[in-house]
Amino acid sequence: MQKLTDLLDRPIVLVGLMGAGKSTVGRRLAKRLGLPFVDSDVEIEEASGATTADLFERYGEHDFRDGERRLVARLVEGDIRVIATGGGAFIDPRTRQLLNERAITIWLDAPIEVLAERTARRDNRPLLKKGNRAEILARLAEERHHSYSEAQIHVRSSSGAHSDVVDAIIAAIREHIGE
Ligand SMILES: Nc1ncnc2c1ncn2[C@@H]1O[C@H](COP(=O)(O)OP(=O)(O)O)[C@@H](O)[C@H]1O
Ligand SMILES: O=C(O)C1=C[C@@H](OP(=O)(O)O)[C@@H](O)[C@H](O)C1
Ligand SMILES: [Mg+2]
Repeated sequence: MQKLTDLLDRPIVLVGLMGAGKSTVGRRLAKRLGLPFVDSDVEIEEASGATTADLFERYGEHDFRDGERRLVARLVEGDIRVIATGGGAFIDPRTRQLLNERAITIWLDAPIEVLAERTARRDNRPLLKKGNRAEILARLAEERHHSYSEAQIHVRSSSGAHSDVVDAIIAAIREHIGE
């Protein structure tokens, strides 16, 4: 079987709700494929010297989204690599269109209970601090479903270890590119 990276002509971009595994599975996927990895939230935090929670508090979600849109547009034009987006990035119509044109887009998806349990492990997501975690995630899942479903590939990341999700993504990419 041909090496997957020899068949890739574009970056792999992970989208989906908070807790789906974009950052942690993405890092492992990149390592498995021998590709660089970049996380849009980490890039924003490094460039601004502030956490996403601080940025939401200081400038509001609207300004965060502006910066996020510009950053993701830059990342997708760069080297072939694995890009983990923050959960809201793919909701912007321009970003969604750009990513679907220039990248392989993968929606990582898990049930609300799983997302709620995973996101409870760290208190770093500003949108989840405003009320009941599972309720907020359920509302966002409904609001965002239409956007996420426009990703080219849909992978469930509900059960199994990170490495199982990496396996599922690699199989799905091969199928997507007709290998
Ligand atoms: N498939 C998985 N199995 C077990 N734990 C997972 C899995 N995917 C993600 N996690 C855990 O869930 C938490 C959130 O994952 P993260 O990658 O930060 O999600 P996202 O970037 O999509 O918000 C982390 O503690 C991570 O280790
Ligand atoms: O879904 C969202 O709107 C957000 C998701 C977060 O990233 P993760 O999806 O990696 O948690 C982060 O970008 C910010 O807190 C907003
Ligand atoms: Mg993340």
